Amino acid sequence: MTDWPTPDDTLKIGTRGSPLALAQAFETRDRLMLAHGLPAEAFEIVVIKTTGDRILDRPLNEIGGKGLFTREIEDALLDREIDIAVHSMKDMPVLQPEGLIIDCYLPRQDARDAFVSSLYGSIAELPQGAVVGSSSLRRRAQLAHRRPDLTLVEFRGNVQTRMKKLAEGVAQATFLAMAGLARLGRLDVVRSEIPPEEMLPAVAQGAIGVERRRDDARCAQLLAAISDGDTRLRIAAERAFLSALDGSCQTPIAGLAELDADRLFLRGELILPDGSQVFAGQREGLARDGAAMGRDLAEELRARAPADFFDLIGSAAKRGSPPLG
Ligand SMILES: NCc1[nH]cc(CCC(=O)O)c1CC(=O)O
Repeated sequence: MTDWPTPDDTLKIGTRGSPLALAQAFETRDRLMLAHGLPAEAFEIVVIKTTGDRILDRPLNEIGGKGLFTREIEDALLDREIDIAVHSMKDMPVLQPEGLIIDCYLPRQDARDAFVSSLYGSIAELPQGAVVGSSSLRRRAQLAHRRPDLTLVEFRGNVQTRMKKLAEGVAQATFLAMAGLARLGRLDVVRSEIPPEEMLPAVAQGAIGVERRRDDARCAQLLAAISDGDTRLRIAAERAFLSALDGSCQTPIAGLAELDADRLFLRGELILPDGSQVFAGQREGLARDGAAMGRDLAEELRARAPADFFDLIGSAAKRGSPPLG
């Protein structure tokens, strides 16, 4: 038992207000309650509206790029309005602001992408020329590489909106992260899980990180009890890979680390935005060397990719593809 938090002096959990963000915040609270024998009343969920939530009518990259969904939450942490913040690690910039740290990860969910369609069971079943909806630069590039015959259309919004668009025939299929669907209790929409060999997931997909002030010893101790070591090792390798290539989440980059006892297997991929080329590689080694493996793999792929790869990404993003996914 700890003497904090209490119903009179609560631990404030900051989060965005989307259904998925709220589910993640409640999962974090439930794990803290269970680990420390605390009542729900000792916690408060504080919903914070971010720039990304506020501006709905412009391409996300036009209004600020990195940190669009996190800046206000991190400011609230630094201003002591909240004690911890819960994030989808996939959407987090690779560097945290001075004074903040993410060193607590909940057990990772399924990292794969889901194939969602009422007509077809998998990518392979899509007929020539079928229309597929996705706004994720990575998924669009990977699909264009595998199936140049398909037509891609922009697709945004929550699960419900996307299912409605599918029902209206705007597209015949779309993709969503298995993890988000699992956490929302919407695995019913999944037609098939896409094997990583077919569509390597985004770095950190399916992982939830908990951020706190670096000097906050009380929160450090509370969070240590719920932190998942395997997830932490996998995310360290994947984010080191991403960070050595590009700090933003606006790039067609994919990466997945998997553990087998103390061995770590890392796969990484750069995809040209039009799908014309993929640069893929892997590393294997001791799990504790994951970050070095990530950097090493990044250097290999950087050397193999065309010199203007990162310029190509920049122009693809400016044409209006939003960064998430
Ligand atoms: N791109 C937005 C986003 N950020 C995190 C998830 C899903 C959950 C996760 O990866 O942890 C999603 C939705 C999706 O890609 O389907």
